[in-house]
Amino acid sequence: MAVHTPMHSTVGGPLSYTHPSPLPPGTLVRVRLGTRPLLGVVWEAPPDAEPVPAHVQLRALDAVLPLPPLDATWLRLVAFAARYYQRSLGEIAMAGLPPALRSATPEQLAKRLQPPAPKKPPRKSARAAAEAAVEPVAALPAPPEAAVTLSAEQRGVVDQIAQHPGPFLLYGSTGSGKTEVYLRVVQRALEADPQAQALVMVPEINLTPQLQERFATRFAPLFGPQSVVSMHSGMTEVQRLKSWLAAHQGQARILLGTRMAVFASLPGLKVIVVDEEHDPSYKQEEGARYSARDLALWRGHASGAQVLLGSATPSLESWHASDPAVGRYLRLHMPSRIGAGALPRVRLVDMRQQPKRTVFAPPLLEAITARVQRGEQSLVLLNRRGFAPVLFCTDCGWKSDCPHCSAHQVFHKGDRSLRCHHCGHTQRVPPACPSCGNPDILPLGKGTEQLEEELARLLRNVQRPDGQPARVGRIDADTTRHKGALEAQLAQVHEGEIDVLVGTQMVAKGHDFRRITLVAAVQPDGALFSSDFRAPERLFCLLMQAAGRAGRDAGYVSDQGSQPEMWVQTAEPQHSVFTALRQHDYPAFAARQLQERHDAGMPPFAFQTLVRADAKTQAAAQDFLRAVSDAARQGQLPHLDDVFLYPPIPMTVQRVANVERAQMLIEAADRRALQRFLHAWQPWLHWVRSQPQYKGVVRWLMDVDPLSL
Ligand SMILES: Nc1ncnc2c1ncn2[C@@H]1O[C@H](COP(=O)(O)OP(=O)(O)OP(=O)(O)O)[C@@H](O)[C@H]1O
Ligand SMILES: [Zn+2]
Repeated sequence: MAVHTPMHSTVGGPLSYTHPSPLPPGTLVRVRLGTRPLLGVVWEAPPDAEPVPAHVQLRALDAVLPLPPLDATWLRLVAFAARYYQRSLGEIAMAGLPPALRSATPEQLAKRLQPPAPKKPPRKSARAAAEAAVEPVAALPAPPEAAVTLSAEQRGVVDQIAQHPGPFLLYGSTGSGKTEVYLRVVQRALEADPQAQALVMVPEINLTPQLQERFATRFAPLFGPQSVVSMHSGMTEVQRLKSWLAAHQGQARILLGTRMAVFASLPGLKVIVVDEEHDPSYKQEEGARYSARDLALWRGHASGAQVLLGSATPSLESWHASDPAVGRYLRLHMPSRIGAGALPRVRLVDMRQQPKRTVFAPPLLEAITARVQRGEQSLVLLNRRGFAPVLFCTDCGWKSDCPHCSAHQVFHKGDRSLRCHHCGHTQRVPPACPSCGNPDILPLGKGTEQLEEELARLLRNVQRPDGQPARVGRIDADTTRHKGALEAQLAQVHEGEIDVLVGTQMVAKGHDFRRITLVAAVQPDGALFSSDFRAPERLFCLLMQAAGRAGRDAGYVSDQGSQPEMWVQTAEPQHSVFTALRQHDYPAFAARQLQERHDAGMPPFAFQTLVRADAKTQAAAQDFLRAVSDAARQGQLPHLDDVFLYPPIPMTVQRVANVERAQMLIEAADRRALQRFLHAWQPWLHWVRSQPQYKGVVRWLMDVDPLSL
């Protein structure tokens, strides 16, 4: 018989192989393409597949992996994602499987496999069944769920989720206890069915070791120490394979992971949680550019699993979909903080009233000082790492431009380097201006490294209640490069060893800090002038999330006699982003943004796709885009009248690593029309690219539902 397997990303459709006995779709196999041994997945033959002509000699499969086949929903998910994001089946299938599986032989796999979970456990309660399978239960503390009494809002939400199929958007304030809701919803699903599995997605798992721990502490006593596994890019290939196998075979009941986990094999999937659903990290920005949140919704629908999205600052897409007048998701609301804690009071500092080059306005510095003296912690947010974004020469105006990109090299003082954050090009700081020899080259602008240094200087005479000098720390991509560094630094903050933490967006979201009572955004204005229509949404969300790190422990705040505060230094204090922030009024902000988008015909009221072209010259990249645009018109593609093709333009950062980049936006009011158009257009892009003037000169990619323009 013929086996159709789409294992190779550049080959269009499935390939055919023979095997002595029929194999069900989803079976994992090893095959050979030319001389290359590869992993393959048995696929259903497409309905329009031509029978293999008699004279064609098919090759035999090399081996069948000793694993249960991937289930039908997984195969459909992969097929849907490939179609929707305009990628090949093989590429998505391989992206959805753990890399270690690609090279694993049946023998190696057999060694890894643990005995599968009992298929039909005796009719005991689910908990008893799960406990029976695990020995050390007695040694573990009693299930801690009894220790937490749900707030009235949490209870209300949990009850609604029990009575409705979903999908849900849980709109809950920062510190309203959304995690506890996730835990209850997951627990109920797993107790109701001993085969049930839950997928819990977080934007960046290494940013939330706390969440992992909470799930493990709660569920290990109930479902066994192996019941919670995780999946994210910080794991080794072997660890990922282990998690994948545990989920695939049903031993793992809860999979906690980043966007890649949306493709995990979970035959018993009954509930999907997408925490911080607004977070841009759910969008894969390389290769197959999928949105894990959107795929989670599709997967939930396809597999009959309940989907719960959660956020204090939902994406405008989800907010709109949960508008009762639209009604695609059920919106659930938890407005109050746990323990009746207050959201921080927002204080705007008008920087136009401050001397030029002020980094910390005096009242902000006083507020931070007072908190250090009372033993409270402060968080200073600046979304730019390094010491200064650029060095410049006071004489000739030379700037530290990257030789390979249309961007400045950032000055890092720690190792006295200039580093391009786009291509990674790194060099030593020159002793004098490379252009005119002037030894006076100065940093321009501020990064987190400089803020840390400056704060340490400003607070050098300030003491904590224990008489120790104030301690300033920093967390950003530079301080957390090494494995375990982030966890160690967060632990320092939680243990109170740091009084003032300087950080990027990395520390602004998700963390349950207990003793931070002040958060300050020192230079947020840059985002107000971006050309990307999503920039205000992103800024508002970042600031709301950052504000949400202050005053999370109502008991601590009142014991201290303190008041949580969020400070914002801005030259645009009247901007609607800040006025809405001041009221903590997400709905008002969202309503205004949605109205604007509606009037301008932008997402979520329209659907977009970007086509990007990379070439040696900007002209070649744009030429290619014009040619494919013309091809769409000449080819009279379906729905040509329903889609709008914008002219090609250079990308904001036009050149990266000596490659010129151009993009072209395609927009349509109707998602299906856009999809049909793209599908018909795809072969034309390949065809134009194969023409002599573009072959080897231009690379292109398509980004469906792009998140940044
Ligand atoms: N019912 C409860 N009783 C007591 N404490 C609770 C309860 N529910 C949650 N908490 C605690 O409240 C704090 C905030 O909860 P959680 O971290 O889940 O907030 P969140 O809604 O996810 O906030 P954010 O959006 O800021 O991440 C946590 O320390 C949590 O342990
Ligand atoms: Zn560069």
